[in-house]
Amino acid sequence: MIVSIGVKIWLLTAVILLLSVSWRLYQKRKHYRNVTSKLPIICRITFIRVVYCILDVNRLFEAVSTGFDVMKTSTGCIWAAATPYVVTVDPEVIKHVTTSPEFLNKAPDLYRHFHNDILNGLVVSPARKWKPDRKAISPFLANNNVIAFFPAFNENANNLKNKLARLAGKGEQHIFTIIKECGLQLSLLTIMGIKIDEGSKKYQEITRAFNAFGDHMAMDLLLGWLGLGFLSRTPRYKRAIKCSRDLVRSVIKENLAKPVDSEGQNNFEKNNKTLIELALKALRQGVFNEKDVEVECFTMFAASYETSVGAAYTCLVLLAMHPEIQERLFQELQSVFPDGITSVEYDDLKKLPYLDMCASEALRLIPPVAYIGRQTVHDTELIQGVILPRGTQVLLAIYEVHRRKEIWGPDANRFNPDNFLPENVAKRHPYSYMTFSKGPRNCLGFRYAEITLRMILIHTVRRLKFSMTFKYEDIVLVPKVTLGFKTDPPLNIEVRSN
Ligand code: HEM
Repeated sequence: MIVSIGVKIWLLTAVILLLSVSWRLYQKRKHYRNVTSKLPIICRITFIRVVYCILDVNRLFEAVSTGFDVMKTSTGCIWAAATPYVVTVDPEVIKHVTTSPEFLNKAPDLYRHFHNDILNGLVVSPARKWKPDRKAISPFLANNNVIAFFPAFNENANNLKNKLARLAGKGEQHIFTIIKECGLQLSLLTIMGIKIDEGSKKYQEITRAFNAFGDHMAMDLLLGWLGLGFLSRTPRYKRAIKCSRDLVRSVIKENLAKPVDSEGQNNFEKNNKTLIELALKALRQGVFNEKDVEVECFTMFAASYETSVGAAYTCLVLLAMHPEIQERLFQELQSVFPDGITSVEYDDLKKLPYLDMCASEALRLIPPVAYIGRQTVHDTELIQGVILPRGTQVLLAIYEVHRRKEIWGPDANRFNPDNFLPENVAKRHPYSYMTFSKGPRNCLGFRYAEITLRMILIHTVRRLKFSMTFKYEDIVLVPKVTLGFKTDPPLNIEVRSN
């Protein structure tokens, strides 16, 4: 009798659960009916397939790309488990989404890895908070401030070149770790204003911590789709958080203890401003609280570090795979720097159009941020006749846009810097190249990123020659925190005689 009551309770609970899930599903479908009935469904991903896609995200990219072709559309819907996402590769729709105030919020599902109490700064701030925060931080990445960082950029790129030169003649070598180490040093310097001795124990701890942090973000993002994000909070991750937090907090404390100068500010008359100085200024003005300062420092690391080091590695790999293009770039660098390089000045960058073309082309084919996600602030029209209800998540499929044949021609998948010849750029819709996004919520650090990337390419390609046996056709990309290679191909390095 007792058992049968127990069974009845279980059955009743199961039925109630089933009914409540079905009801919620029904409500969700009803809520989005206007969208899902008007836009073609380009891909359906059941819950089981979500698990499968997490293991092989390339297939998901393929499915989305094929979906656009099969449905002959450039804007459609993806059903992932019980949620519809609007997805587009139409530059005109992308322009609308990135420039309209109705889409200023970020799509929560795409940025799960930022939604914790460490990284929920500018990248994911809701529109209301985002505006004053971006204003407070933007002087850090303004043109004059970035230019003032030139000596640091030069030193960093030169240091990387020297480290790579030491691998010359040793056969194919894995260089990504070296690029990451140099990238971390630069971030620590410009964001936090600190330099840590490379050989020190502290340096090793911090490098380990930031790598663990990156791994955690990647795992959190993937597992989060299954509601299992908590599994990524491993002891290694907790140690990493403690180490990075201790560092950031000690720098904040140190800066706060410094005397405030006559204008009630701290060190702002220096040539350049680190992020932490600006964040502390915002703290004094009441725009930030202490927690905001910490969060914005971590957010800036997260936004800048993986993207920049990934971009530098991608460019070097693609140049190594295309020796004729690398040679042409070398010729350009040699003509501007005939006697080698001691230091690169801002004006030098303007003399290197082929360098710009190579960098843009590499970031077209392998954009570090493959998808951007926005969420509607109110009910709003996306395209004529399609009203998106408040809260709809819209995905801008940057990786797909960058490879559409109708935009880039039949050779869209080929590495061809000529795609960025001025006459070819002029023929395309300006929103068909979206590596740094566009509109008011674009990449705040795009100048910093573009300059640091060019610095690395100038210093390294002028002095070193890269090659590899790994073929371009064999590249498999996987979205980790940013889009990257499934296995990082090693490069062969030679030192050039002139
Ligand atoms: C090649 C390197 C980089 C790429 C490809 C890149 C790309 C992007 C993209 C696509 C966005 C928009 C994301 C979205 O709308 O969801 C973004 C946002 C952002 N990026 Fe970058 N980024 C790079 C480097 C950097 C660097 C070096 C910094 C800082 C030093 C930085 C700081 C930011 C910030 C703060 C945001 C958020 C802006 C906001 O929401 O107002 N990024 N980045």
